[in-house]
Amino acid sequence: MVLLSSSILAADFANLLDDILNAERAGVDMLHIDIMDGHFVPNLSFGIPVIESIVGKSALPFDVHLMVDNPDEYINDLVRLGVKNITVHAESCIHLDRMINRIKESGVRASIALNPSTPLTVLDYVVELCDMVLVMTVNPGFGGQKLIPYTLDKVADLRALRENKGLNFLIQVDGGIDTQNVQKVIEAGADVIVAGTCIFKSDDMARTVELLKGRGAV
Ligand SMILES: O=C(CO)[C@H](O)[C@H](O)COP(=O)(O)O
Ligand SMILES: [Fe+2]
Repeated sequence: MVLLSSSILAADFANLLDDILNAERAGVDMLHIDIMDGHFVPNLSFGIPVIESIVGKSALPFDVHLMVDNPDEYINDLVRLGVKNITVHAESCIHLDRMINRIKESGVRASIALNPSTPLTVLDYVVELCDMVLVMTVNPGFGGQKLIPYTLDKVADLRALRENKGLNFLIQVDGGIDTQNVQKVIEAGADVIVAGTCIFKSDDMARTVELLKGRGAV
């Protein structure tokens, strides 16, 4: 079964809780929470206080995607807030092994994200530790971008790598996914689809979620 994680980056921040509850009612499986620091990526989103304000108000698991230079500064707060998953970028972690172990020892699922140009070889020695690997299908930093086609080859290669190694981490795919291309993304090997703009800017969120979960419209 493919899971759908809705990126609140595209929500209406003036009505954030309403948008989240609408997504929950529409049937999304997770809330994807993009933290950006204006350094690792050229954009700022929101930080811990905003997450704190929605904790306990939605039953959805919180799936945090850290696009920051110093992810270690966020881990304690995210653990305290009870998030389900923390994703760190391989490109931002000098001590990636230590970071993944630290998250897992805190009782939170740990994932590694890769920018479009980052090869899968960075995972060679640590993929066994991962609960999930996030393949970015856009350059991180902004919602509403177009999916970069070659990144789907990476998703397929990651799927093959998982099979060859006999592992069971999830494959999450993030960026530019909509009802037109979701089928291709799933065929490439995604287990968890992230969608922001397509869900929160939709005129009919329930229908869009239904289409995404039913693998899209032709
Ligand atoms: O990590 C991200 C951007 O860096 C977002 O999760 C991603 O872009 C999802 O938004 P959209 O569906 O609008 O592309
Ligand atoms: Fe994201």
